[in-house]
Amino acid sequence: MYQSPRRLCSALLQRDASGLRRLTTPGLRRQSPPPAAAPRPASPRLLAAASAASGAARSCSQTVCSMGNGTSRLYSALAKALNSSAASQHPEYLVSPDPEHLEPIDPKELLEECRAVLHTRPPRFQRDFVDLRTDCPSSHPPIRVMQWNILAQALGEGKDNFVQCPVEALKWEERKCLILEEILAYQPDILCLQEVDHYFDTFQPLLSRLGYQGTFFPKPWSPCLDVEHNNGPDGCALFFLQNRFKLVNSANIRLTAMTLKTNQVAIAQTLECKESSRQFCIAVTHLKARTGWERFRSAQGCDLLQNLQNITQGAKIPLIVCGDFNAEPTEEVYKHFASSSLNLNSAYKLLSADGQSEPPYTTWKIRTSGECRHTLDYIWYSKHALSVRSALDLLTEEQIGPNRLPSFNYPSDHLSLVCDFSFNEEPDGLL
Ligand SMILES: NC(=O)C1=CN([C@@H]2O[C@H](COP(=O)(O)OP(=O)(O)OC[C@H]3O[C@@H](n4cnc5c(N)ncnc54)[C@H](OP(=O)(O)O)[C@@H]3O)[C@@H](O)[C@H]2O)C=CC1
Ligand SMILES: [Mg+2]
Repeated sequence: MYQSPRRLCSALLQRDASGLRRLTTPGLRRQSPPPAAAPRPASPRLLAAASAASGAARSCSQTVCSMGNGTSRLYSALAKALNSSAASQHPEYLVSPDPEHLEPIDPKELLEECRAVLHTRPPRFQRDFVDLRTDCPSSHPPIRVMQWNILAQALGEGKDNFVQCPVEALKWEERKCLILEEILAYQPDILCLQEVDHYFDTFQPLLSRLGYQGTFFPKPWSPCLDVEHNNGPDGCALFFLQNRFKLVNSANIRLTAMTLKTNQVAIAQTLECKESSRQFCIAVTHLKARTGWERFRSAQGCDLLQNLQNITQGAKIPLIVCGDFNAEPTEEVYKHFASSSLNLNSAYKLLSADGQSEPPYTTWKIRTSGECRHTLDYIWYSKHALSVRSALDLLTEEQIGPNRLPSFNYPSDHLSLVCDFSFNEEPDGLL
């Protein structure tokens, strides 16, 4: 019987100089690299099984790659197929994993495999949970949500131009272990990911064996498809722990801007907590990137808000929206979310002294054009219906280092954001 990975580790409570209580999770920090002769498992059994389980998808993408431009055509057709309502509700039909590979995984065993693959890498960065608890205690366990743009493999290697990042740090076989290690370290109940271009061959098979139910919605014209040897389109993915939540409904949304269909997508799902029977909506999105597209992002944000109004029946159901908005807090799209009738607040503001300021950065990289340090990623939540009990601190400038991200230590140019939520005992009218 599968057990929630969270239950496998205990958390220690510490108080730092600022007076904030910090929760540290012992045993999850990779120790300094062991000597070269350190014992390693005979074979990475679980990681290898994930690849085997998605053999159909992988062999398909490999065959297609040798066809040059055909790659884009085939995956465009695939993306269109996924856009159709029947397919988008049942994307699993694209792969039929061997039932043997759906056996539950012990998260500790997978973590050990990841660490063995990463044994030459520098130690994991230490990040602490900051306790933000308000006075209202909850009898139910919190809902831990992770927001993370994990960096599409094809974009990282082929398009992003991270000029200070060594190419070896971008190798998928190791980078995927850093990503999995981050997920296993924080054990979210819900995972909201952007730039996922290894859903079918890595995340879906592995995370399903860890007890998650996943949904993937690729971008209609993913820029990954322009990269040689790509692994398919990138898109948003949403995973939730099946032992904690029941799926009530799910919508794959292609965002519009001024009535035009765009290349950006969102997934919105209504979940019911099995412990409390409370329902809430969780959404993930990745808005249009780059300067010059501010009005476009604003229009996409309005479209997403309108969709979420409908799904939450005019804010009757509490809402959590995770995303790489590609917008600083000064942008219009941010202001739309902050002032929406959905009554949303941005969770990471609560880490600031006055609770009013976003963190100084959620992404930090060096491109040919120079250094890019921005706050673009957010976790919005219904401020009357939900409370943020804790939030994972960001990496410091010193931890990030002079070459910025991604790096041998950290697999993406965006930091993961992780929050623990609980429901407030509020009447519906205050949502
Ligand atoms: N075949 C066709 O007919 C069409 C093809 N396309 C393809 O889609 C692409 C555009 O797609 P769209 O979704 O609008 O892309 P976006 O502009 O939203 O960006 C795509 C990715 O590029 C990253 N990015 C942001 N800034 C830079 C930068 N300065 N240099 C390199 N990468 C960056 C973003 O990462 P982050 O979010 O982390 O910043 C994002 O994941 C086109 O380049 C084309 O390849 C698009 C339309 C039609
Ligand atoms: Mg990116």
